[in-house]
Amino acid sequence: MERDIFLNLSPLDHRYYASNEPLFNQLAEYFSENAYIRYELKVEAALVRVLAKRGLCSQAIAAEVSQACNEVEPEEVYLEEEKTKHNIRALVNCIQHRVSEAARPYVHFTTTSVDIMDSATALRFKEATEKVVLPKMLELEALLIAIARREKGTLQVGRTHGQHAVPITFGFAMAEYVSRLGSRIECVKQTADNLRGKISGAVGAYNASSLFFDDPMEFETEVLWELGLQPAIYSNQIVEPEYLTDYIHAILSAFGVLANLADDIRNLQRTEIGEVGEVFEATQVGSSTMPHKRNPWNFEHVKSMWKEFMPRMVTLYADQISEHQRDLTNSASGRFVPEIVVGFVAAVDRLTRVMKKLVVDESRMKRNFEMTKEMVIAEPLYILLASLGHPDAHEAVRKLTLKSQQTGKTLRELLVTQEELFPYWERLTPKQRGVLEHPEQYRGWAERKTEYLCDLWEKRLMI
Ligand SMILES: O=C(O)C[C@H](Nc1ncnc2c1ncn2[C@@H]1O[C@H](COP(=O)(O)O)[C@@H](O)[C@H]1O)C(=O)O
Repeated sequence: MERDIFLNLSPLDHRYYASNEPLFNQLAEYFSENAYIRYELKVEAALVRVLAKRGLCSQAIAAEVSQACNEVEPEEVYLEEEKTKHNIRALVNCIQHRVSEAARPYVHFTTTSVDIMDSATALRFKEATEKVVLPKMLELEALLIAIARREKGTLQVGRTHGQHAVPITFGFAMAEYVSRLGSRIECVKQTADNLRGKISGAVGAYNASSLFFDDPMEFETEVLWELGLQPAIYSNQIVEPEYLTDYIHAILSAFGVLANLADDIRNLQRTEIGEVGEVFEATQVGSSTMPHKRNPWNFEHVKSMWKEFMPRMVTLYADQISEHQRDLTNSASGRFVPEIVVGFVAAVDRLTRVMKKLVVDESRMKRNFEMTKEMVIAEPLYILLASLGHPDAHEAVRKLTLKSQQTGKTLRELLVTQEELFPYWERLTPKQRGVLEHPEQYRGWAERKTEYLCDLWEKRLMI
């Protein structure tokens, strides 16, 4: 008898699944409920292999149990759990049903359920990170580096509080995200590498395994080594939860960087700004009622996904608490944690796809820059006047900006007609005057810092 386990409840397994089926299929190899059972079976197999190495059972028994672990299907376990009402006992029963009487005692020998579950959890997150999460993050990082380099000299007005500040380049604006995403890639890698397992028994004191081994901690290390894992420094019935808390924090803080980038790009697509655009396909519709609309919906989607998954960090913090040597109040909540990583990878994938097709309107950037009529030289002008000894340069320039607004004349035009200020103008070096005459040159080290950041992250991440 088969159960219908596909209820189509989550947009992740239908709507967003459809956005990139191969990627979601790949993620399911680590994060589906079936995958969890397959990972648990891997841990059970590693356990019996080490029991044989240690001479507790024969190699033939280890081979028999390992073979059974390869063959058990998740569906069998679900059906068995309907009887046992205990998920790991169901798994153990399914393995035992497939082996000889002589082999049965060595299935799950000396371990508690969570030895198997927490080790499987560490393994699935670690492998998924190595095989999918990091490659996807690195693909986006490489794309951002390429955009930053390509646009390193594209003039853009810097904006603070939504108001024109001083010039930068669009490449420099993108380099911010090269750096922030780069640091999150490192953090995801470090925290994934540090996910750990346990084979320390029901309360973590090796009560059962120490009946058979003089060095139960070494036994634990050997079993986990078979899986490429390290033991938790401390465990009771469960692995110290902080390893996973740190990993999910790394994922969600990276998600925050994506959301910030998506938000910036979305804002630059406002009708009044119009500096970048999401490519629209010939058949694509912007709005169901306003045919002219070309909405930045993919960027809005990324922010929306972040809003859904970011607060789930709170669940991880709540899951830090388990009574005495453990309770089960982190069990059901912990089963949803993989969704966070799936949602994150889906957002990385979408952002990569739309950023690849980002259209940059250089002339619109220049026009927007010119809107404030060279007002951006107010800062260098006041600093240069101050450097030449003007006693109240900030106030003098502030008044000049008011006059500029009233008369429509540029600051530079006004400056040379001011008796009080003209002598300072004459003392400026050609380079300093050049910046005041060509405000677009007042972009400091925007280009060089862009190059510096791209080089730095390329080298650190070996892209
Ligand atoms: O090795 C052991 O089993 C030790 C035992 N603790 C348990 N350890 C692991 N799983 C246990 C435990 N207790 C229950 N269950 C089973 O957990 C499942 C909980 O289901 P859900 O809430 O959906 O996550 C659900 O299948 C439960 O049956 C103890 O008494 O300390």
